[in-house]
Amino acid sequence: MSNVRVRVEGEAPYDVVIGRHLLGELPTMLGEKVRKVLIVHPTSLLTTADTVRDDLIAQGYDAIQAEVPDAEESKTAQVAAFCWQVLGQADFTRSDAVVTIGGGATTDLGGFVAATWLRGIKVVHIPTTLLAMVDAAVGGKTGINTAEGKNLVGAFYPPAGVLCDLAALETLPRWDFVAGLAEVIKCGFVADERVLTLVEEHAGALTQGASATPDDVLTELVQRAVQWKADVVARDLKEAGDREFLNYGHTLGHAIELVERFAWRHGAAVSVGMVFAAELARLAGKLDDDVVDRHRAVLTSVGLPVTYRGDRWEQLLGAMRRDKKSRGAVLRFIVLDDVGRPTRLEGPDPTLLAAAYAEISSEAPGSRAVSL
Ligand SMILES: NC(=O)c1ccc[n+]([C@@H]2O[C@H](COP(=O)([O-])OP(=O)(O)OC[C@H]3O[C@@H](n4cnc5c(N)ncnc54)[C@H](O)[C@@H]3O)[C@@H](O)[C@H]2O)c1
Ligand SMILES: O=C(O)C(=O)C[C@@H](O)[C@H](O)[C@H](O)COP(=O)(O)O
Ligand SMILES: [Zn+2]
Repeated sequence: MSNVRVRVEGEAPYDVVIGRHLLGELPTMLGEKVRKVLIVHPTSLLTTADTVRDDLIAQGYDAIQAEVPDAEESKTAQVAAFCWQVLGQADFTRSDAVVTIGGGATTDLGGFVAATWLRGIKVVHIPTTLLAMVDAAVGGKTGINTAEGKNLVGAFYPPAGVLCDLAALETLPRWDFVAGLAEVIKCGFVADERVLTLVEEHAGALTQGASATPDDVLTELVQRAVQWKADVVARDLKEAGDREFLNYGHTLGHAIELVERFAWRHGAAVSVGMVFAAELARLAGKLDDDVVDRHRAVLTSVGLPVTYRGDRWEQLLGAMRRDKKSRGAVLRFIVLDDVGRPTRLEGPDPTLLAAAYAEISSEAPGSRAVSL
């Protein structure tokens, strides 16, 4: 299949390229002035990072690497400070750049480092998980966690380009691929029903990972999710309006991640969060039973969790109060009136919230979601 290019409009438009053998695009995205490049990557992407570094050096760049911890362990102030130290010691100036190679944790961290070094140097993302391709690397949200919650420190900082090489997904553990499907399915429920239909038709293959999934199906899913996100962030980069809809399932999802001390993958937590939001909408008289059932059916069909332990409500509620959509003491949720019709639910009655939690509570704490 030929490569696909999605343009993200805005103050500084950029391309998201989806396909294979994309390394040749990197110098164009970096631009003519860049001389030094810091490649930020976790250990699991060392071989890829070495290849990219050698390629950049062969083309005359001064390329160095910063190896960071795996997954959420990298999204800390300490790891950001380590990257700033590397940039400082290598005399990076405003005409130099960061390249991230990894999943959403790496693109969030590396994007934040680029946003803050000298108040902003260029960054190009090379996402290597499904989740990072369809969501994290696109749109310019960057950030790190604090002890109090997810992504509480960060910046809106769009990249100069994004290279989604689908070949990277062939080494991705199956459960990480499945976790990424949660954000794909989010796109289906909030904006693009064709995505839901595609997942429903190919659930068996998708559950087995990228190699088992037909190339045209994988490409269409990534392209549709990226296109939706590109359209939204082009009109609302800083989340003053419609961008909040990209946060569907995240109010409870982020709270679960915190309560689980980041042992759950983001996608798994968002999966449960979407079922919670669907139940909330149903209990508020907004959403029909069949759409709620469809949430459980499609998420379960690819192996994503739809329940969470029933004995953590107070902790979850505390974490949800720090959600960025909250305004003062008022909790705000993204819910659906129907597939493709997102809306907001502001300050729902506490009994409604508790009832929605009861609907997603599992009897046995933990359950298979933990293995994600
Ligand atoms: N900025 C945004 O808009 C946005 C959107 C969605 C999610 N996020 C963030 O993204 C993060 C989750 O991202 P994720 O699901 O990609 O997780 P992740 O970055 O933690 O990566 C998951 C695992 O896959 C490994 N890995 C990555 N690519 C690989 C490959 N090709 N082969 C083998 N192993 C590979 C990683 O080392 C890690 O162990 C969360 O922190 C979430 O908050 C941000
Ligand atoms: O891009 C956005 O906007 C999103 O909300 C996408 C989410 O999938 C993503 O997890 C994002 O990082 C959540 O942001 P936050 O503002 O809730 O921390
Ligand atoms: Zn997310």
